[in-house]
Amino acid sequence: MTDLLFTAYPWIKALHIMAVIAWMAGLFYLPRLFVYHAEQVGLDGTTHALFQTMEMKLLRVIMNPAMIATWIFGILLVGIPGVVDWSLVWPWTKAAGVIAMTAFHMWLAGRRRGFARGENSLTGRQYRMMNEVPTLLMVLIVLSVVVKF
Ligand code: HEM
Repeated sequence: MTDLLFTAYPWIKALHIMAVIAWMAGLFYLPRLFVYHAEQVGLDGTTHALFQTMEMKLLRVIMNPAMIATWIFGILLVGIPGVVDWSLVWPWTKAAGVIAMTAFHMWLAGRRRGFARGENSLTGRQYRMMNEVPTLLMVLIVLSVVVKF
């Protein structure tokens, strides 16, 4: 089993990075849709229905599967002997970053359900600010896993 994982290591890492790219694309784009939904579209009418569909499809078709795939391939990488040395700092900063990224994903899913019910309490400016969260977490995660401090 361990031999198989060693052979599969570059393939698993490639799949992990592909899943990360798809997940991040959604994490950057969904808050932008919320900015326009909050500022320009409002909570009724045909454009509201269109935005709701776009938000739902982005989350269900791209972001949820990409997040699950990122976790599965990431945990497989953790399971390969020698890949993670828990006595170093980077695995802990990376773990904190990915847990925060997952919490951000869940928060976005909650906002989407709110819009779908015709409810929204945040302004476009607040969504713009929240849009910076995945960028900051991405910097932390990528520095952790590449620089390996
Ligand atoms: C969701 C849970 C995640 C887990 C369990 C996880 C775990 C891992 C592990 C163990 C590695 C292998 C490190 C190595 O080969 O030295 C890795 C590689 C990588 N991860 Fe993650 N990861 C996760 C999410 C993410 C996220 C959200 C990002 C980006 C925002 C990311 C970006 C990367 C990159 C770029 C690499 C390749 C680094 C390199 O080979 O130099 N990962 N991940």
